[in-house]
Amino acid sequence: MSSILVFGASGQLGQCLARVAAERNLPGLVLLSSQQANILDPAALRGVFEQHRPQYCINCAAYTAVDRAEDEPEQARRINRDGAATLARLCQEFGATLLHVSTDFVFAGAANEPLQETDAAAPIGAYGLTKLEGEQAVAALVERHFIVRTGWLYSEFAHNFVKTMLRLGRERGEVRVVWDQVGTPTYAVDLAAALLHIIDTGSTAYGLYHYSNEGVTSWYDFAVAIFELSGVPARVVPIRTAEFPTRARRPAYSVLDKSKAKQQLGLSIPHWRVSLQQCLRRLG
Ligand SMILES: NC(=O)C1=CN([C@@H]2O[C@H](COP(=O)(O)OP(=O)(O)OC[C@H]3O[C@@H](n4cnc5c(N)ncnc54)[C@H](OP(=O)(O)O)[C@@H]3O)[C@@H](O)[C@H]2O)C=CC1
Ligand SMILES: Cc1cn([C@H]2C[C@H](O)[C@@H](COP(=O)(O)OP(=O)(O)O[C@H]3O[C@@H](C)C(=O)[C@@H](O)[C@H]3O)O2)c(=O)[nH]c1=O
Repeated sequence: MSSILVFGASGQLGQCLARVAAERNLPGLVLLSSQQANILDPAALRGVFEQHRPQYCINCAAYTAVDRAEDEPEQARRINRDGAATLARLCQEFGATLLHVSTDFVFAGAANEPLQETDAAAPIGAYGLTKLEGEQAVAALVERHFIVRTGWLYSEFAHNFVKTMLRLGRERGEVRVVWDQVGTPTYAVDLAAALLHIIDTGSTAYGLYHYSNEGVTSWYDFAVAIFELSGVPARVVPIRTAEFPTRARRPAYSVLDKSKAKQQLGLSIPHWRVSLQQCLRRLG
């Protein structure tokens, strides 16, 4: 496999990429934490490109604190837009292909059928807005790019909804979870495998793609499945979003249509319950 740089490698998706690559004995993956490669430092990044001369870069670096982004949108913008732009410029200059990860939160949530890549984005929060700006920068600055929008990422690594539910369920025996936000969870290990598949197949079908697991659910039903499949005896109380006030608004509906990724990239995508079961087994 070619030389691949992973930025933001100590985050959730970065750790999943490392795991999948190790399991498959894939050589050539260079994992760079924010300390090793700060995407806000163009001079240092240039040094990284000169040292490694990558064929591919995967951008997992992001500002992902959805609520906090409302209070510090400029910091979110620096990382999600300006950092992505710096990476994109360097990829263009060094002839590398950029795989950039984005989010279902670029959508407003008013749709009632699965969202396609051609549907209009209209973010309702600072995180989603700065991620959309990042997508636009990548698309404008590097010809060879794959922008992969995903949603509701979880895994055995870092912070995520599955781990939060298991902790709260064990501590309290009861959780209250919104049932009026609908989407599809994505096992970050599946997304990591999909990104490596794009590289492995040498695809040149550049552009924007949607990727989540298959199926549709609400956060409430997801929580119910987490406890059912893990055997943790916790009760889940369905509540409305209005009963769970948060700093940022979230889209009420953000189901992604994956037809394009399946057709053009040849991806086969597991159902969210199957992948959840796999993650819970690994969590033990
Ligand atoms: N988590 C989710 O539910 C979803 C995530 N996404 C997208 O998927 C991608 C991966 O998300 P995920 O792995 O969950 O996020 P994490 O928050 O787990 O990881 C993000 C990583 O980015 C790093 N980072 C932050 N700032 C910089 C910087 N200036 N330079 C280099 N690295 C930096 C962080 O490093 P450090 O910790 O050292 O600051 C962290 O390791 C992101 O683009 C995100 O927007 C999309 C949909 C859902
Ligand atoms: C912890 C908790 C959350 N919730 C709700 C709040 C929210 O609407 C939903 C999910 O909450 P979280 O804070 O775990 O996740 P959140 O930060 O909203 O997750 C988002 O992260 C960003 C990075 C993305 O890109 C999105 O795709 C999405 O995954 O569940 C409850 O109803 N009860 C609870 O006890």
